[in-house]
Parts: sequence; structure tokens; C-alpha cells
Amino acid sequence: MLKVGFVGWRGMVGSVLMERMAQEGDFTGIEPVFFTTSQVGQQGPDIGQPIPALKDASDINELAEMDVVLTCQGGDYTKSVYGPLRDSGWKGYWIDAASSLRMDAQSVIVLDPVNRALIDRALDAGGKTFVGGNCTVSLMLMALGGLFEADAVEWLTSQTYQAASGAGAQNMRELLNQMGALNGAVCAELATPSSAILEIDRKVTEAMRSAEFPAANFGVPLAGSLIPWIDSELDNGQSREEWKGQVETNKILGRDANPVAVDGNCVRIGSMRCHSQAFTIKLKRDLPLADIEAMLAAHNAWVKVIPNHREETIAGLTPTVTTGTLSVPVGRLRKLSMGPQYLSAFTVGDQLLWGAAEPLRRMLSILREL
Ligand SMILES: NC(=O)C1=CN([C@@H]2O[C@H](COP(=O)(O)OP(=O)(O)OC[C@H]3O[C@@H](n4cnc5c(N)ncnc54)[C@H](OP(=O)(O)O)[C@@H]3O)[C@@H](O)[C@H]2O)C=CC1
Ligand SMILES: N[C@@H](CC(=O)OP(=O)(O)O)C(=O)O
Repeated sequence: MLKVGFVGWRGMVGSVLMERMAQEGDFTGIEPVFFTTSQVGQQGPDIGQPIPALKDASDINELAEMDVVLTCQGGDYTKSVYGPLRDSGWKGYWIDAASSLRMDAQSVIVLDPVNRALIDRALDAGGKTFVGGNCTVSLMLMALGGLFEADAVEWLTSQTYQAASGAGAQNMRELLNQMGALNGAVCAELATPSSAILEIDRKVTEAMRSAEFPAANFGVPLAGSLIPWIDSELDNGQSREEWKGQVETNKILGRDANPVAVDGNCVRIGSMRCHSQAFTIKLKRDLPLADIEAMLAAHNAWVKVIPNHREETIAGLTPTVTTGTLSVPVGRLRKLSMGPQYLSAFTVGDQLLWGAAEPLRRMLSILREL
């Protein structure tokens, strides 16, 4: 039975992973051991079976007892523990949510509905390090997998609308506090139907710009606004989040030698945990729209093609309907006026599920079946 050490299980991504594993009965058939960076000796999560007290996540000897270490603890943890653990001679499987090891030559970025063959080849070749992809990249490939599988994409540009959850749990709270602060600034006027909208707008703007506005985590207002920069700044003018688009897409697809160009703008908006993305896709050939829809729909069990009509779109292609589900709706599919090889598409996905926890859960299942 696989001895699996879980690190980061009580964080936001880790909690979603625990929930999914419980739903799928994934704790049967493994021996789970829970680790912590702050609560050594305390009780681990209730998973319906006895588990030992929490172990120290920095203890290399304890980690080396595991067949698999699955971490959602974050990049700093990975950087401090992975090297020493491997250097100790540990030959176990490392499954990670953080980005630090993604581009490492030894690691595979896992998204099995898209790259199961590549994962299997890596396992056959003795690969031991499997990392979840960036959320926008994974969600894009779940939505557009059919087009990539058919090698129909010449290049792609994406404009993202990324949720607060991508920045962490505190940021989700801050978004709600910002919404509350905006409402609080004008609740008297809102209760009076005759109050002037421009006066309401002036007060909202004043509240947003005030030094008291709760923005310690985002640094600036998100509610009532947006933030067109995610992650750090690179020398070429891209944000790191934008850079991940091309490098991770091609690594997942195993196309490093013949990469597809992927670039765009990554923007934080006031959604809770669903990332949305608008794509302009240059196709390699002029495919009929019906064929494109069929290709996309057939690619995996979670993608859902939404007909390009107003009612279906506003009912089925939003964060509100998608949040908390594994469904990846893709719609607004139409040829652009630039020509028949230019396709427009829009997708939404839960960034904590397919964007983070689900590929890791499924990688563990693949190991369990070996
Ligand atoms: N947020 C996202 O959208 C995505 C995140 N990731 C990766 O996953 C990593 C973890 O992200 P995320 O889950 O947001 O991190 P969290 O900040 O929610 O959790 C990280 C750790 O913080 C510790 N912690 C301290 N106080 C608390 C508390 N009150 N509640 C829960 N945990 C607490 C826990 O460690 P301990 O039990 O040891 O104290 C926990 O494992 C990221 O750094 C990133 O690398 C990957 C994809 C998407
Ligand atoms: N950067 C993503 C979330 C995330 O954690 O991404 P990554 O796993 O690539 O660091 C966002 O802010 O929406």
C-alpha cells in the first residue's frame, strides 16, 4: 500500500484536494500521513480512518519514509525541502501544486486529460516528479484541448479575467471587505431611490481612493476596479503569469521542440474562484465552426461547449454557474472578421479544482494504479 505524505493539506488548495479525495474515496488503498509546518503533534484532518499525529514537514527523515509526498504548501516549502530530500537518496514520487519545479527538466506538468501519454512515458522512464500546472494554462488546455490535439492552433492570444483566489485566501477575504466598504460608503443613498447616481459614484470613487480602503493584500482596490498585472515583472515586459502561458502550455503538450506561440494579458478581476479567459486563435487551416465545436466537445468529459447565443451564454458561461464544479464551459465560438482562420473563444473554470487540486488528485490515482 502506498504511503502518502500530505503537506499543505489545510491550506486553500489543500482543503479542496482533501474534499475531492473524500468525495472520490481516494483515501482507501493508501496509507495517508499528514505533515505540518506549524502544528507538529496535533490532530490531522478527519478522513474517516485513524491517522497518526501530524508530523514535521521539514523533517527529511520522516518525509523519506513516504512512497509519495504530495504538497500544496507552496513554492518556498518546495525550495527548502525538495533538494535535501532528493539528496538524501529518496526515490519516491513528489507531487506538487507550486510552480518552483514546473520547468525543471526532471519534472512533468500533469494534466492527464490532456497529457496522459506523456505522464505514462515519464513513469516508464522512471520519472518521479509531477507538478500541477498554472491555473490559467490548465483551464485553457481543458477548454481548448480538442484544437491542440488536432494540431489546429498556429498561435493563440489570451486575455484573462482571474479570480481573487489565485492570490490566496486572504485576498478573497479582502475582495469581500472591499465590496462591503463600497456598499457601506453609499448605503444611505442606495436606500433612497431618488438619490443622484453621480453623487453615489463620486462617493464610491472617494472611498476607493481613501487611505482607509482595505487593500493591504492586493495593494490597490480590486472591487469596483481591476488589476492588469499578476505575479512578478520580467525584463521583456511580460508578467510572470503571462510568461507561464507559452512555456507551460508547450511543456504540457510535449511540444518544446516545436512550440505554439501563446501570449496575452493577465488581469485580476473581482471574481471569487473562477478564472475566465478570452482567446483569439489563429488556426492552421480554415475549419468549419461545427467541426471545431465537435472537436472541443469530444476532447474530455468536463469541457462543455456553450452555443454562441446570448441566453445560453449568460446562463452557462459565467463564474457564478461554474464555481465549485469540474465543468469547463467554452463558448463565444465564432470566426472573427480578420478571416476564416481567426477564431474567438471564451472559457471559465474553477481555478481551485482543474486549476490546482484536481490534476494532483488524479496523478495520485495514477500512481495508486501502477
Ligand atoms: N491559490 C491558488 O490558486 C493556487 C496555489 N497554488 C500553489 O499552492 C500553494 C498553496 O496555496 P494556498 O492553498 O492558497 O495557500 P494557503 O495560504 O491557503 O495555505 C498554505 C499553508 O498555510 C498554513 N496556514 C497557516 N495558517 C492557516 C490557516 N488559518 N488556515 C489554513 N492554512 C494555514 C498551512 O500550513 P501548515 O498546516 O503547515 O501550518 C497551509 O498549508 C501556493 O503557494 C501555490 O504554490 C497552485 C495553484 C493555484
Ligand atoms: N498565479 C495564479 C495562481 C497560482 O498560484 O499560480 P501558480 O501555481 O502558477 O503560481 C493567480 O494568481 O491566479
